[in-house]
Amino acid sequence: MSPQQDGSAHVKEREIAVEQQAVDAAYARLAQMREQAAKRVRESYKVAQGGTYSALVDRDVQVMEAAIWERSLENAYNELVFGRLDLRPETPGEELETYRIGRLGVRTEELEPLVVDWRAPAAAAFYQAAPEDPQGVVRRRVLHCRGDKVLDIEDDLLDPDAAPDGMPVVGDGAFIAALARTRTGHMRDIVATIQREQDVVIRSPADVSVVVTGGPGTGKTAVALHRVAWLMFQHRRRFGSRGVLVVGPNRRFTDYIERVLPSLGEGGAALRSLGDVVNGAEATRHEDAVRAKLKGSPRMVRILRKAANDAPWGAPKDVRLIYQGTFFSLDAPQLVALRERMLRGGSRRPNAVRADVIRALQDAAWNAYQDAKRAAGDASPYDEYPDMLEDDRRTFLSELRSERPFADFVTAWWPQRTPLEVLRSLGDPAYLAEVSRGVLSAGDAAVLAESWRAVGQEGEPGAGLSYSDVALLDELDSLLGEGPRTARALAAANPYVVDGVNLLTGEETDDGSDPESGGFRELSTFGDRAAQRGVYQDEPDPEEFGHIVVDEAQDLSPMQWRMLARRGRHATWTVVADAAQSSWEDLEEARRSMDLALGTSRERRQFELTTNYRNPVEIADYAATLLHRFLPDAPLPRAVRSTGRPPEFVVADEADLAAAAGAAARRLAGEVEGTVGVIVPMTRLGAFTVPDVADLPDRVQVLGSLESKGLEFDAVVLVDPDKIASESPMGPRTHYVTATRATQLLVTVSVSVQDGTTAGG
Ligand SMILES: Nc1ncnc2c1ncn2[C@@H]1O[C@H](COP(=O)(O)OP(=O)(O)OP(=O)(O)O)[C@@H](O)[C@H]1O
Repeated sequence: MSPQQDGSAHVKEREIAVEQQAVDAAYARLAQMREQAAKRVRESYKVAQGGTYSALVDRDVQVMEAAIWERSLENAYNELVFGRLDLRPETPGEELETYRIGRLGVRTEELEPLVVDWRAPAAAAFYQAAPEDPQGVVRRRVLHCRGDKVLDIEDDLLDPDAAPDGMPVVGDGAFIAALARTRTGHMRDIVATIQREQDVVIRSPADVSVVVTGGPGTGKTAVALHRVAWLMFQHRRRFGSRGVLVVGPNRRFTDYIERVLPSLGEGGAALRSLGDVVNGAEATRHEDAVRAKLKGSPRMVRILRKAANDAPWGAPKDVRLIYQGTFFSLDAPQLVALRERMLRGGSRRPNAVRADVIRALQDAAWNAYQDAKRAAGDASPYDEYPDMLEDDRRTFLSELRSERPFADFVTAWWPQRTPLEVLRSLGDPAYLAEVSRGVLSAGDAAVLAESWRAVGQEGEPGAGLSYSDVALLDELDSLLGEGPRTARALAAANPYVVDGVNLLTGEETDDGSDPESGGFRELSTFGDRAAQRGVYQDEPDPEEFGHIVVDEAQDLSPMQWRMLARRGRHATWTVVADAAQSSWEDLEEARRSMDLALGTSRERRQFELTTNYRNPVEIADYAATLLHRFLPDAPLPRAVRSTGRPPEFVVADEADLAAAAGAAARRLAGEVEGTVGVIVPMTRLGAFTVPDVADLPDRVQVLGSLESKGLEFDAVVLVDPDKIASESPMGPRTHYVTATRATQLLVTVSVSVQDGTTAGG
């Protein structure tokens, strides 16, 4: 008997039992490994009893490594094994070689492999083998498990000629079933079903940057995250500890994808939205299209540079002083020249050179004082007694430093400024008009000033920052440079300082320490704290990363690209984008900005993903009609599932819009098991409440059109699609994005126009 597709329940049950045995053995071994790991963590704490610096560092490293290992064993617990490869034997006539593939490598105590880690080279064939290129694989089997139970299996016979007689081949579309499964509101990993074109991207060499394009639902995000897991596994030293930054468009999106990397055993990458990439800043709102375009433009650099380098608005332009009865002054042209000299070359930063500036001002004041005395005919005796010159000068300078008018002038004319202070100062319309002359029109300047005037008006100084503002703050941070760091800031950067106490020296580094404790409060280091949390998320980000992932990259403004470029000067990149989904108007400018960020020193590889795993054909076909309105020849990814349910189009009066959306959401929630997204135009978002669904807070989410980027729901209610398409120049593209969010059902609710019809969904 030759191998054959065998659908009989009996054969399938028997094969599931075989797999269950292997899975049980793997779990038994995993339990042992977890025990050993817990013991290792306990033992690591015993290192460094001596309390010397190097012993403490050793301990820190060991505790951290042991804890990370323990955590990854825990993460692997769910669906540890998901695949099997039967390979051609090396010597013809011998038995097939069999490997199980899983989330983690598991070996017996004798080091026999029970499970091969999916990222190991030996597992590559699981994803890459195809009938036209079997790579030694005779049969590939996908195990569909829940926890440690095997529920289903699906086989692919890749090399029938090499299959032994009677080899069972079972399956009835577990992959397609996996695509149709209920969405929970959090993205899941796809480790068991990564497809060949995706795997090629994931396993691209670590030294190349990859740019992945493809339509909605082609797995761009999934692929980028699996690439991170692969890089961190293959190059743990280089990328393991906070070496990778993953950036998504907004916080809703980062919340959506945050579980994928931990489920793959990698909790150590920094996951940030464009609104919180910058340490200490947090965006709370999106800009409208007009402001987003202005604030994202590279023209902003000129304005910000001028604001950073010029004296603050309203600062005195000259200063008049008196010393020992002699009046003297530093006049405006002199001060302008001094400022230019101090910042010469463009590479010197105002905060960084402030100490030099104060010295230069003192010298200038001394010279002005001398000139004033000479002008008053008060001949100095220095030609006769040159030693007096230095003495007098010293006395002059020390008294000048404590002179109130001089100190006030320095503080006003060249203050140490934070990026936020400078940004907020641009909220003064007259000042912004001044610094943006020749760059912005008066009207545009007024629009921007108004938005910055609102920053910090309610609550914290940084309250009300937009996603676009965060990139500007970062630009200002780099333009202003860093001033001398305070002891407190230095302490904050030192991992051995806990609650103001340096654990190595016992020194108290700030007044936040606990007087009761008398020195060492607790012997806990960075490693301990990271181990307790299992992740490092609360530590400040490093200044630069070894690898940066940019998701939804088509939406990045040039200013946002500059912000990321500063964090990846020596990095490799994974950039995923779909130009058709872009809300940034000037695609050519965005591409140039990306090129600048990625640099030319690394090889760059381009990939196109072509299969839509999210939408059923019914929704994909409808979305295609929207896409072809603005890009008639754009290629479309191939959808692989069908639900038999085309989108529904509902029309409602303006007054009944929310009620109609609520009714649709309620109905869809009854039809699908998972999530329902109610997507509304950004301009309606603030005031829009959906009746009828308050009792389903975990399942029904209301969100703005731009916020829906990258997300997906089992069912979607698209509210007022005409408005979504018309509320910004890139509205038709946003409309297309919103129409591609559903994995099963889509209902559009349009506003009826006067004759009772609508422009259509
Ligand atoms: N190989 C695969 N096996 C199973 N599911 C997959 C596979 N590839 C992608 N998916 C699923 O398809 C859906 C879409 O994937 P993803 O969000 O990564 O697409 P995308 O290209 O980033 O989409 P968009 O451009 O719309 O944001 C997700 O639910 C993902 O888990």
